[in-house]
Amino acid sequence: MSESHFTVQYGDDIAGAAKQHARPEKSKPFAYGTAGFRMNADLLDSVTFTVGILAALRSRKLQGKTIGVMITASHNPARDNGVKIVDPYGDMLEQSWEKHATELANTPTGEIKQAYERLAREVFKSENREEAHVIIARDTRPSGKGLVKALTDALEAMGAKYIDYGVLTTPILHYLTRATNTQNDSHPYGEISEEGYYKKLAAGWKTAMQYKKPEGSLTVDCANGVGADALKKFLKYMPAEDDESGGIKINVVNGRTDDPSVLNEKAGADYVKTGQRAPESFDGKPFERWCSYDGDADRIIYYFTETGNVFRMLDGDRIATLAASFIGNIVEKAGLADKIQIAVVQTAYANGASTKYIEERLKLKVECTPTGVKHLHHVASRYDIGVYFEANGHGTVLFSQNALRQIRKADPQSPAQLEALTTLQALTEFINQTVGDALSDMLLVEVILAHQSGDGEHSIAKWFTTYTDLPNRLLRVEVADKNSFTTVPDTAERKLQTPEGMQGKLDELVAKYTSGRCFVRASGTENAVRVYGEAASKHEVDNLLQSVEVMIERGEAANKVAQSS
Ligand SMILES: CC(=O)N[C@H]1[C@@H](OP(=O)(O)O)O[C@H](CO)[C@@H](O)[C@@H]1O
Ligand SMILES: [Mg+2]
Repeated sequence: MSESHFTVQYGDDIAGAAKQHARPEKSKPFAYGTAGFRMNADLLDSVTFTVGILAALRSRKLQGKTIGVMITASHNPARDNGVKIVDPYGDMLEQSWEKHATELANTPTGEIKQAYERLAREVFKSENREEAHVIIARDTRPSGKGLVKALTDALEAMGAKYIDYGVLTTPILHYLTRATNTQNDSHPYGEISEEGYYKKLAAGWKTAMQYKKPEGSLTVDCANGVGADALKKFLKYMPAEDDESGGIKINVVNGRTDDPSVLNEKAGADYVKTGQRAPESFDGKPFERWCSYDGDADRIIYYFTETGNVFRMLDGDRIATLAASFIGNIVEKAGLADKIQIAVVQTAYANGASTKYIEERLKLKVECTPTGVKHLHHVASRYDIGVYFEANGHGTVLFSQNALRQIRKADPQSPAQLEALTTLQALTEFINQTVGDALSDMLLVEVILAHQSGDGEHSIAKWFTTYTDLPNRLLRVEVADKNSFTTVPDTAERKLQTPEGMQGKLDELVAKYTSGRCFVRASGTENAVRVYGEAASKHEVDNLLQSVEVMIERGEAANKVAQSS
């Protein structure tokens, strides 16, 4: 740590303000995890206060750029909440700062001022008098309002300027953060308002859907969360339902944002994906398109039923393959295939059949990263076009400066080339460049399906048949200490380092199954380990996962005996 002794500006009132948001004495250590801090809302007051301190510090460190703070616990039950920091261009807080967030959150209340000053000296290196700017939003949880108070008390004590945008989806807050910080650039991201976001998405949609009309209707399950408000407002900017050019009928279900207790209850993207079933209120007819958002509208899962009530789900892997195949196609049609390199980024949870399809059929590069969108986003941004999705439906498509330049300067030589370029340009407009976004991803899927429809087959059924998923299962196993499960670096969490010897046993079990694949890792958001497995048949997956669960439980039992003797 730096020993410099310059005066730390601001923060004189922190000690007093912190007392209003005291850290509970016996709380377990807090950690800034995969998606910020997330836990039972009753424990979050002091943590959110410290996030306010850090957000102001980060803004000053970045010459007064605007930092976003989102208060949400996404797909968790209504009693939970969470808080995360958004960096100036709308991406997640830079990883090297996560430890600062953790350290401040765990500082006893009486020592906050000293901890802040120590940290300020470490990160500033010299005196800093920048103005700090922070913008805030929250989802529909009842605890959100009180947590915003904790946050703004810290911002006021830090002398930071802030705007509280109230209840918004997570992706809209990311949009606003980027729009604010690019307003003076040659290509500003968009108008700095919630309406600006809707207008940008609707304009891109209209361009991409010239002369196209989607087949049938789409029903959106909004998990009784903030996505419902956003979708209803957004629809006012869309063409009329019966418009031959881009008109679409969208039904909103589970849109009760007035009763926050039903948030994510038997509905939403996580309920559908983890249970591989429709939301409880589902009443779709065969081949009708449905999709589910999660509680803060940054994830999306599609589904439909076939005749005979067979449930078919199209998750993040499917959205990634659909997007990569469509975009690959129009890049080629636009005559840009040799100038724009496309890659798909997945995690180890991606179904093996999707990876094989991308590599062998689409002939595109696939990268595998550790769990958590921040890792995928980072890798995707290295490519001209980076398509990234977690299997749970969280992801987007990133366009690099080079890709945007190539698209802008291309000179179409035929009507087909012009159409491809126009569609591509429109995609760059409405696909959220900051983070996964259910609303924007929904438009992407709908544009693609509309472009691919018209041969008499249901476009969603055709999408489902592009490849067959390997039967798979995800298990959650409670263990005494999830931290005893570590993975080998640079294996994207696919190989265990500890407990010692466990990976060898796992390999032996997997080898017994056709197309078997299985890995174990500690969850970053819950106190448990996750086991993911695939094999040629459902029966084999069940057997494989059961034997892995037994292996973990035996390991736990042996550990217990060793510790008590
Ligand atoms: C298997 C799985 O779905 N894991 C989820 C879950 O992370 P874990 O670290 O596995 O708890 O929550 C993350 C944050 O929402 C999400 O990014 C991730 O995909
Ligand atoms: Mg979410």
